[in-house]
Amino acid sequence: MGDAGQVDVDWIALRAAAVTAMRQAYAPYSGYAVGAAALVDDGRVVAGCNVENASYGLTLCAECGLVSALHATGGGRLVAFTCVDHNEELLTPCGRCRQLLHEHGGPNLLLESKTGSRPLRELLPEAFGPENLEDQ
Ligand SMILES: O=c1ccn([C@H]2C[C@H](O)[C@@H](CO)O2)c(=O)[nH]1
Ligand SMILES: [Zn+2]
Repeated sequence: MGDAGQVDVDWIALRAAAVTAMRQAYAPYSGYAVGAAALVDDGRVVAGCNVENASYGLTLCAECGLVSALHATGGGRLVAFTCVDHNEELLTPCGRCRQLLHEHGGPNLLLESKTGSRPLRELLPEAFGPENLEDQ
C-alpha cells in the first residue's frame, strides 16, 4: 500500500498469476480456459480458474475459485484484479462475477484493462451490496 489509500499494484506479477491459474482450468466443454488473480489488502495474491461441469449450468467461473481461495487462505479485501483467457488476453468478468467481486472488493476494486485500470463501479454502477442489508 502507498500513501493516501493509493495501491501499488504489480500488474505484471498479477497477470502472471492469472496465466498460471488459467493453465489449470478445467474447461473441456467450452474450450475457453480462464484464469483470474487478485491482490488482497494484506499483500497476498489469490487466484482461480474456471471449472466446468457436464451439467453445463453448474460451471464455476474463475472468479468463484478466486473468492474461495481468498477465504480459504485467510480472508481480507480484494484491491486489484485481473483476468485472462486462453490466449492470455484480458477479459472482462461476466455480470455474475462483477457482483461476486463487489462483495469482496467493493466499488473501488481496480480491474486491469487494456488502457490501464478502472474501478469496479464503472462496470457495475449502483451496485447492490452488503450495505443495503444494514438496518434490517
Ligand atoms: O468472467 C468469466 C466469464 C467466463 N468464464 C468461463 C466460464 C466458462 O467456463 C467459460 C465460457 O463461458 O468461461 C469465467 O471463468 N469468467
Ligand atoms: Zn463469471
